[in-house]
Amino acid sequence: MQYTVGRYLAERFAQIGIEHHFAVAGDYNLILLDELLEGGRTKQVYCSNELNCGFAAEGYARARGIAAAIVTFNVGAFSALNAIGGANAENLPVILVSGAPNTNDLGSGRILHHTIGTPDYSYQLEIAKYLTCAAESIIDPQQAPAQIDRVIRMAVLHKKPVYLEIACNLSNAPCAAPGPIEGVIEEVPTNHKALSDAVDAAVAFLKNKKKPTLLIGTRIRSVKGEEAAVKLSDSLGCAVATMASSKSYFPESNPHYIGTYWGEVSDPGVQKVFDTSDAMICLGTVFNDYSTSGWTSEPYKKEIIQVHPWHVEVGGKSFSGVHLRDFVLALAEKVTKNSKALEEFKASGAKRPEIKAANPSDALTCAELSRQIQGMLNPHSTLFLETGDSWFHGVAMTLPKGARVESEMQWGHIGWSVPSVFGYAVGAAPQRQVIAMIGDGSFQLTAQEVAQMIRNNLPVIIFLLNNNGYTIEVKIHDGPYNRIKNWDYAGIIAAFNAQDGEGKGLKAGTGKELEEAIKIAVANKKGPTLIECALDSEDCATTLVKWGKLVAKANSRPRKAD
Ligand SMILES: Cc1ncc(Cn2nnc(CCOP(=O)(O)OP(=O)(O)O)c2C)c(N)n1
Ligand SMILES: [Mg+2]
Repeated sequence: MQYTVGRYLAERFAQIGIEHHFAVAGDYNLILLDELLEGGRTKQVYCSNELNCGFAAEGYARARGIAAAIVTFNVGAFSALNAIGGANAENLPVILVSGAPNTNDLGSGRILHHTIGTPDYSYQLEIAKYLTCAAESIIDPQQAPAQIDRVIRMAVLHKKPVYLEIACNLSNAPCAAPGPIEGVIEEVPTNHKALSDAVDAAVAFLKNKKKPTLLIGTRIRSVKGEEAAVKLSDSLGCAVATMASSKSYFPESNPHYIGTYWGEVSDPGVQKVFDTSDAMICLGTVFNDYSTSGWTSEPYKKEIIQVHPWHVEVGGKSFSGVHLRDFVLALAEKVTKNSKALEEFKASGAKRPEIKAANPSDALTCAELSRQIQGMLNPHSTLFLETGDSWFHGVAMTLPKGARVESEMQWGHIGWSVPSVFGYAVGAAPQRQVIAMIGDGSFQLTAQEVAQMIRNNLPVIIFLLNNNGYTIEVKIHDGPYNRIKNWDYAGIIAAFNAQDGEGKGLKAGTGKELEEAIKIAVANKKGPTLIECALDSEDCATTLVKWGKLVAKANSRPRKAD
């Protein structure tokens, strides 16, 4: 078979597990879309706009490990690049492919549509370089295979997004056939000298320490470090906590798990154990203003062991070329048990507050909503938490073994969850039960992708928290800008269904109505069910109120005098 640039790309997509790629058509990418389709190796899934296309790919990458989005030049790509920034922030390898001007126009001085009206079309590639770990412009079909392989390799190795733009007259241009994918995706092995020195340094650091603890961060997921973390906790016997953003990255049913470490809004008893630990081992952690609750807990200022995806810092030394998983497993072989921190936590009797069932006919509250959602979680559930009060309710839930939580706390783009849930469900449903908690403000940014869930018969369950505005912002700093136009959120589903959709839009104003709605939602296997939950605008998590004050204080620090 004669390969073309587009078919080469299709083959590589299939070889790295991209069974579905996401797309929005544009005249710069139509031939490319044809080539990807004719290759027959990867299915094309369409989105309502390019921002949602980028986030759908990000969601697919959460389910399948890698993803691709195909957009048109400038007007498509610049929307998608916001989602690519999010994929970068969340360590998700998404391949963004943009159609681009015909090679005959390069250097011609001609002005093209979908540009800012200058004859220099290179600015998109330059901007993409800032948001990705590799970016290539294909203007010669002979170079295309090497360029495509290079960006794929970078995405796989670094677990970060990459960018390709393909001149619109080259997508069906002949090029070489693809060689074995192994040569593209083979991992770089850990350096054994660096590994053994790093482990020795860690063992020396832990010697005579009184209360070692283990903190799990988001970056262990992209380097498949979760099982190794469980092994290390078994060997150490110490207390283990996740961060708000890494909830579910360590099994909450594990006997060493004590809850969420989130500065002053940590789970009961957790902050004391971790802030008094003299030997925190931090696996893949990211300490930012949100995850430290406005810099109210700064563990990195103490002597700790920081284990990043590809390097370790311990005892004042930095060891590069050490894979997180290899280091954690090697350390697990050498540590001695020290369960002091865990015993101290157990002795405190601290635990997450139990949510009591409300009177079924009472007005629905966030607490009752959380209680009922927690009650439906099972080992196959994936719960998406959108930026907002949803974070705080979701993080406070206790998960059954196997249940997963997806959030976007580093990038924090409201509206991310609707398209990301769509992409995740394309990659994981019906094996995974996909549930989302989404605030009304966030939903208004990207609601269209519910129509794509209907189009693809995806059984997603959306809890729409209608509290009449931007509550998380209200708790940080209030003003008229936090009020929004109310929608008939449940009613929208009928509009998205048009004649043949299987989506369902339900309203719940009491605990009883919510119970009934959940039964209907769980039974609806042919499409999404949105349950619009009527909540009082003052009803929110107490942790959000506290966290909001701390973040507001951090935001309003006065400028340091010269
Ligand atoms: C793209 C983007 N634009 C603005 C913001 C700032 N922001 N963060 N959270 C919000 C409000 C979220 O409101 P909701 O989704 O209704 O959430 P809750 O009311 O807190 O449940 C805003 C406006 C943001 N995080 N992302
Ligand atoms: Mg809201």
